[in-house]
Amino acid sequence: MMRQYLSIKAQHPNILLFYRMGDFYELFYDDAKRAAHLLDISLTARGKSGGDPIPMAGVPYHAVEGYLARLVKLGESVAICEQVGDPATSKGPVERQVQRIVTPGTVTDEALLEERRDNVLAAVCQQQGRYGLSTLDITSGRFLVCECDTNDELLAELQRVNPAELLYPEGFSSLPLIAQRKGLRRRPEWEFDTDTAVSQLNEQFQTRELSGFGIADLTIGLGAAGCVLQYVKDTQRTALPHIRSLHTLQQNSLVQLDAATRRNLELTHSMSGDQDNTLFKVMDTTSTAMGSRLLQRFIHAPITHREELLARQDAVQAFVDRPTDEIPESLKNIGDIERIMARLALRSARPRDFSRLRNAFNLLPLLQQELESFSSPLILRLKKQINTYPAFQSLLNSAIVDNPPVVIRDGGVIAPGYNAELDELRALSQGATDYLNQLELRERERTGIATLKVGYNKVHGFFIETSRAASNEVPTDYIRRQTLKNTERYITPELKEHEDKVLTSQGRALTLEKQLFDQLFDKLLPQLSELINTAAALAELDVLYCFAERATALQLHRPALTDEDVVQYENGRHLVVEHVMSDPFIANPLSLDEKQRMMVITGPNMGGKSTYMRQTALIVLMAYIGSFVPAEQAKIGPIDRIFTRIGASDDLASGRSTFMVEMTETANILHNATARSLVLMDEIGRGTSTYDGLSLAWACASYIAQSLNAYTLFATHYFELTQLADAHSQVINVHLDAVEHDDVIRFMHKVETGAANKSYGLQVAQLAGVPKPVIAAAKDKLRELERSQHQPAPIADAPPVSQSAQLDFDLTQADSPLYKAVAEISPDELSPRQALDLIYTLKRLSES
Ligand SMILES: Nc1ncnc2c1ncn2[C@@H]1O[C@H](COP(=O)(O)OP(=O)(O)OP(=O)(O)O)[C@@H](O)[C@H]1O
Repeated sequence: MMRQYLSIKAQHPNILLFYRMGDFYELFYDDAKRAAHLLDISLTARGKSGGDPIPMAGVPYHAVEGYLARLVKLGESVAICEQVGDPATSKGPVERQVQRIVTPGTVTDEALLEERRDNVLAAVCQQQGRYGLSTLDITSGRFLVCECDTNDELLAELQRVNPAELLYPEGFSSLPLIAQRKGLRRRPEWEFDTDTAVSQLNEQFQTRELSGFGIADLTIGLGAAGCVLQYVKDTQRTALPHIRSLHTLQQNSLVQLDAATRRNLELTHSMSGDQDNTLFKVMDTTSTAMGSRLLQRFIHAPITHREELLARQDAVQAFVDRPTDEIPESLKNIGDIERIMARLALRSARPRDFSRLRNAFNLLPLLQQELESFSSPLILRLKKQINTYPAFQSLLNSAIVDNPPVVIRDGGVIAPGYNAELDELRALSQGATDYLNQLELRERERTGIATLKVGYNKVHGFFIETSRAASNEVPTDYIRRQTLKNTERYITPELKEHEDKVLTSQGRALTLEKQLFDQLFDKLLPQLSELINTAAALAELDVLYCFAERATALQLHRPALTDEDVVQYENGRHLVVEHVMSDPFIANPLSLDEKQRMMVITGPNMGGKSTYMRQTALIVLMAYIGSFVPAEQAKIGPIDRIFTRIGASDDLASGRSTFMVEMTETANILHNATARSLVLMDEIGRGTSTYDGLSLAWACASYIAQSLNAYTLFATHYFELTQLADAHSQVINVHLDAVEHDDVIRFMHKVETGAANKSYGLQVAQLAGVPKPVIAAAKDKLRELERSQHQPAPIADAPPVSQSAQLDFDLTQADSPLYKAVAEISPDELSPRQALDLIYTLKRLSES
């Protein structure tokens, strides 16, 4: 047996092998150790090899799906090896074969997939500093390819797609770019060969050339696409008819978002990695999981195509004007047919997939009726694409029982009345008493034996029974089967034939049922393309209806998309902040146009600067996905990219400090922003010393204002930057205010014109619970600094630093007695008495 195991394992060296033994899947050697660690199952041993026990771990076969789901989530792949031979007839170990390979990027089993998340397989390769990237969602057949010119572009794409599994060639020299991703798989170089890829792809799409897809020039990308296709074929081991085409995302048809921006704006994932408190979460009231997945793709791919955006807006408006419960209700009942289509294509659909499909087919005519009354061209186009399928509807209604079991294995799936032969076999296997009653009557008549009975027992099967006395009168075709005390039992050729039929009918019924089930695939598959289009249209309808529902519920307004150079709105809100707050959100306006390109935003910590900036980016993004926006009278001109430099986080994994991350993101903006980009810069320069930071912030802001002319929101604590407005006419100052009363600070969250005059850093620190002695000491220090009129050396081109500028503690002051005393405080270790003493000491020091 171990020999068999090892030879199968040799064909799947890099993935876990689940080897079926009775009611368990067993793993051996390193696989066993790995699985024991990952799944927290016990590691045992079986037999010995070279004197050492062979490590073994196992999972029960009936619970395998749960374990697979956990492994796939961890990025592991598993080959499932089943017993295919008959244990009764095999000599030696039963024949076994790997029957499926489950990998994170190619799973289609419902149990292993997250319902509301795309599951994407990707491959990346590289040539002369450029990258080819291809992605496939096997559960929808969406197959895309693109090429990236820079590392940042590649990172942005990977961040957008977030593949569950990423294939890369053996010699890939930019490993650090992808090293943090889960589900990495190294593949041989030749799998990325462009020529092989082209012929493979042509074979898959049954085309002679790829030019029709508009991708023929993407030679590096095609290499990646070829690898993806090869991998899916290897793992699925079946035809892939739902993968019908390969497209490229025209990068210039999208508003570009780099990886940092996607993260910073918390579009579909928050900084903590989950989906709570994200734009997606607040916006998602879709009725189907496929709609929810499409919404996420929409959010990550804002489009620039004006007509398409206007069409979406018209559709949303139509639903806003005439809301109806029927559309979301129908969609909810139709459910996630996109993934059913993929399982249909892979012939892995389960009985319940068919019953859900039947349900969907039954609901489509109703939905058509609902949509008929709308005049929006997009809704009508979707209506047409959704279509109805009367033939399939009646096929599945007659073929599948109302509540089919999960699997076809034990039958009970095909409905009575669908197939006469199946009905007969089932009747037979269930005893078919009618036939036996008739036979009994017939035989009584034929033999004249009134006491003749037809019976059945498990040991001897069917029999005709007469009394011993009547046994002389039985016809010659009666063959004696059993003699009892007072009775004789016989069998006749006819009854024997019936018996054979009954005994085999159960097995035959099951075989026939499986055949009929298989034929359903054959009947549906020729129209797979249309069915996939139907699913896509339903998902889009779902998203548009969700936009309309959200527009009403969250008071969103239709933005005007214009050719003018503007980003303007009144009463703008940040949906997510508003969503989590219990206090009312203060709406704010914004106006950037060809004359006013940059806002320098000052104001206290916690004043709302970041919120204001992010809300602007989100409003623009929402407008570019066709949604209504949380602002009134929004007017938004052409935007090519959104950049953000927000928040500071160490990227420890890639060995970059906070400041390094900050500067890398800044460099990216300075290189790539154009006059049509929206740039958000939050507190740049904060990660280094005051003078370096201020100089950098000043220089960056000047460069953006002067050379790039991008729409820019620049939040800062360096009040010096407010003087930029004097030097550049397109820069204006705005600020957020706070009022202080008896040392208590209240934030107004209202954007006002002009610069702020105070930072309120100490008050915010107090609010945050910094111990009182420290705050008191800080206040003293502030007064001292202000008194000493401390002036840093002037920065070239920059205005002098004002007294109220945010400053580092000067190191020359670090040895002052007051500073030392504060530095030595361990607040948690102080008793109340010691704390009071300390305050007196600090007070004394401050006066000395
Ligand atoms: N317009 C608003 N209306 C109501 N509350 C708001 C508004 N803007 C911000 N807030 C509240 O203030 C909090 C802080 O906002 P934000 O992070 O934008 O401040 P900030 O000025 O960027 O602060 P810091 O300078 O410390 O980064 C938010 O979490 C939110 O609770």
